[in-house]
Amino acid sequence: MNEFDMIKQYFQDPQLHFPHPNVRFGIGDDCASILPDENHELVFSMDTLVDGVHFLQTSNSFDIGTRALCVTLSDLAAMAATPIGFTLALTIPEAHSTWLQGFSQGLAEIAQRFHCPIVGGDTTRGPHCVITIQVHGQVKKGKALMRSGAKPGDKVFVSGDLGDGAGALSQVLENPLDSTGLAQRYFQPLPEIEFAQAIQSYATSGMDISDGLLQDLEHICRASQVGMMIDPESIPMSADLIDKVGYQRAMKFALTGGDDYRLVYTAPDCAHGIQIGEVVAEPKSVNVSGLDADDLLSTGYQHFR
Ligand SMILES: Nc1ncnc2c1ncn2[C@@H]1O[C@H](COP(=O)(O)OP(=O)(O)OP(=O)(O)O)[C@@H](O)[C@H]1O
Ligand SMILES: Cc1ncc(C[n+]2csc(CCOP(=O)(O)O)c2C)c(N)n1
Ligand SMILES: [Mg+2]
Repeated sequence: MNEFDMIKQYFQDPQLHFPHPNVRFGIGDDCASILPDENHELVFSMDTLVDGVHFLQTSNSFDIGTRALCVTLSDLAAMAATPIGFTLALTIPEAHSTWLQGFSQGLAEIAQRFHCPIVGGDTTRGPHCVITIQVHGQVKKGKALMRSGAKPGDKVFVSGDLGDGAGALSQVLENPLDSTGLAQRYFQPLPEIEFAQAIQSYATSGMDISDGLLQDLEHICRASQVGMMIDPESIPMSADLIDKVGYQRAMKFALTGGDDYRLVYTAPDCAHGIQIGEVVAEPKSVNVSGLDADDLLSTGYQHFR
C-alpha cells in the first residue's frame, strides 16, 4: 500500500475526518484551515509519543490510538479550551493494514467523543514508531486557564483520583495487550474538557498533571510566584490502586508517578473537585506535610535528568 492510499483509507475515513463547524477544510490540501468563533482565540499544543517511552508497540494499535489522542487533548482541557481538530505526524517502520485499521479506530473513538476530527498530518517510514499530535482548540478571548494567577489564600484542587496511570505501568509492561482494570486509565485517560469548562469562570490557575503532581505544581508556583502546602492524606486515590500496590506506593505514584492527565487548579473556593492543599505567599515552593524537602527532590518524570 502506498502512502496516499494509506492516508485515504485510514485517516480520511469519515469516522475520523468528519465535519466540524470551525474547520473550513482539512485533509487533501497543503494546509488545513480552521476559523475560531467570534471573540475567541485559537490555542494549540503538541505532544510526541515514542515507542518504548510513552507506549509499547506490542499493545493493541486501537489502545495506542486512544492514548495518543487523550494525552494530547488533555493540554486543551488544561487551558479550559474546546477542541476543534488535530493533525497527526506518524512515523512507522512498516505499513501493516491491521495495525493501521486499529490505530485509526482508536483515534476515531476519542475524536468523536470530544468532537475533534483529524484535519491533516504527515506520514513517514522510520526505524521506530513515533506519533506526534498537534491539537487545535478555541477559548473565549482572555479566558484561557493559565499556570499564572494563583493567589495566596486560594485553595488547591484536583479533578479526580491520582496515581492510576503510574500504577498501571507494571501491568502494561508485563501484558501490553491487556487494557482492563487500571490499564484502562493508562490507555484512555479521558481529557477533562467539561470539568475544565465548569471551573474556568472561578479558577485562578490550572494545568493538567502529566509528569507527576508535585513536579507539575512547581510549574504553577513558579508561574504564579507563590508556594503551596499540600496535605497528602486528602489526595484522592482509587480503591483499585490501593488494593494493587498498597497505600504507601499508591501515595508515591499519586505524588510523583505521572500519566494521570487529571486537572489541578487553584481557586478561592470550589464547586468541583477535591481540595488537597492551600496556596501560600512563602516559601515559594511545594511543601507536603509529613515529607521533607529531600524526599521531594527528583520527583516526577523528566526525559533528560
Ligand atoms: N522543543 C520545544 N520548542 C519550543 N517550546 C517547547 C518545546 N518543548 C516544550 N516547549 C514548551 O514548553 C512549555 C512546557 O512544555 P511541557 O512539555 O513541559 O508542557 P506540557 O505540554 O503541558 O507537558 P506534557 O508534554 O507532559 O504534555 C510549553 O509551553 C511548550 O509549548
Ligand atoms: C511504556 C511507558 N509508558 C509510560 C511511561 C511513563 N511516562 C512516560 S513519559 C511520562 C511523562 C509524560 O510525558 P511527556 O512529558 O513527554 O508528555 C510518563 C509518566 C513509561 N515509563 N513507559
Ligand atoms: Mg500539560
